[in-house]
Amino acid sequence: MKIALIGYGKMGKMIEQTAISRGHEIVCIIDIDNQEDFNSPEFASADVAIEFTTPHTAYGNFIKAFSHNVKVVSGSTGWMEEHKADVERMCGKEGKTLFWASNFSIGVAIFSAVNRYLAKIMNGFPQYGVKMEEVHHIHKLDAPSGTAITLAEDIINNIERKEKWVKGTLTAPDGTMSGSENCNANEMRIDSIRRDEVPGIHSVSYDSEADCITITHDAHSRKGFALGAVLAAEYTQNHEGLLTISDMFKF
Ligand SMILES: NC(=O)C1=CN([C@@H]2O[C@H](COP(=O)(O)OP(=O)(O)OC[C@H]3O[C@@H](n4cnc5c(N)ncnc54)[C@H](OP(=O)(O)O)[C@@H]3O)[C@@H](O)[C@H]2O)C=CC1
Ligand SMILES: O=C(O)C1=N[C@H](C(=O)O)C[C@H](O)C1
Repeated sequence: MKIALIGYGKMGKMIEQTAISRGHEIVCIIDIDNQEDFNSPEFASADVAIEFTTPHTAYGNFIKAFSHNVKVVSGSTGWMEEHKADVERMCGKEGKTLFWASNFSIGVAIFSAVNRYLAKIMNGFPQYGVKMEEVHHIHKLDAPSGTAITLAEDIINNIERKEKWVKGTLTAPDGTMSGSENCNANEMRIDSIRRDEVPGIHSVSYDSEADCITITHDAHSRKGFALGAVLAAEYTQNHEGLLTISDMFKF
C-alpha cells in the first residue's frame, strides 16, 4: 500500500524501515519544515498517513490529512484532553477515519488485557491501594504518558473505589522530584520518571499491609511500536471511522 509519513523523528524513521520491510511504498514524508507537501499529489495519493509528531501538532495534522481525504493512523500522545470530542465528531457524522492508540505494541495490548483482568479482581479486595509508574526518555514532552492514562482509565472503569487518576510525582533527568506523593482515597496516582533513553516502562502496583503485586511492561526498543503502527495502517486501509487497538487485536 501507499503510505505517507507525518513526522520524521524517532518513530517516523523506524516506521519507514518497518513499512518498507513489509513491502509498502512511502510516497511522501512531511516534517515540520515542509508543511506545503500536505498539498502535493504524492500526499493525496496515500492510502493511509501515519502520524507521529507532538501533543500540540497532532490534531492540526489530522485536519490537514482529512481535507485531502487521506485516512490517518496516529500514535501522538497528549492531545486527547483538548480534542477528543472534535475527533469523535469528525470520525462519526463527518465520515473521516482515524486509528489512534496511545501504544501500538502487541506486548502492551496483552499487558492491557492483563491490567483489566487484574483490576476486575482487585475490585473485590479494598485492602489494596493502586498506583502507577511510567519511565521514559528525557526528550518526552508529555507526562503522564498516553499509555499510562489509557491503563489508568481501564483501572478506574473496573474498580469502583477509584474515580479518577491524578498526576503524582515527576522525577526530572537530574533526579529532582516535583509534584505530590499524596492523593485522595478515590484517586489513583501516576508517577512519571524521565531518564536517559528509556523507550518506555509501565508498572501498575497494588499494595496492601500484607504484600505488593506489580505488573510491568518494559519495551526493549521502539520496534514493537513501529510494527504495530504499520499493522494498524494495513487494517485502516479496509476499515472506517474511529478505530483503535482493540478493533485490531480481539482477545
Ligand atoms: N502510540 C505509540 O505506540 C507511541 C507513541 N509515541 C508518541 O509519538 C509522538 C512522536 O514520538 P517520537 O517520534 O519519539 O518524537 P520525535 O520528537 O522524535 O519526532 C517527532 C517529529 O515530528 C516533527 N514535527 C513536529 N511538528 C510537526 C508538524 N506540525 N508536522 C510534521 N512533523 C512535525 C518533529 O520535527 P522537529 O524535531 O524538527 O520539531 C520530529 O521530527 C509523541 O507524542 C510520542 O509520545 C511514541 C512512541 C510510541
Ligand atoms: O514518547 C514516547 O516515547 C512514547 N510514548 C507513548 C506514550 O506516551 O505512552 C508510547 C510509548 O510509551 C513511548
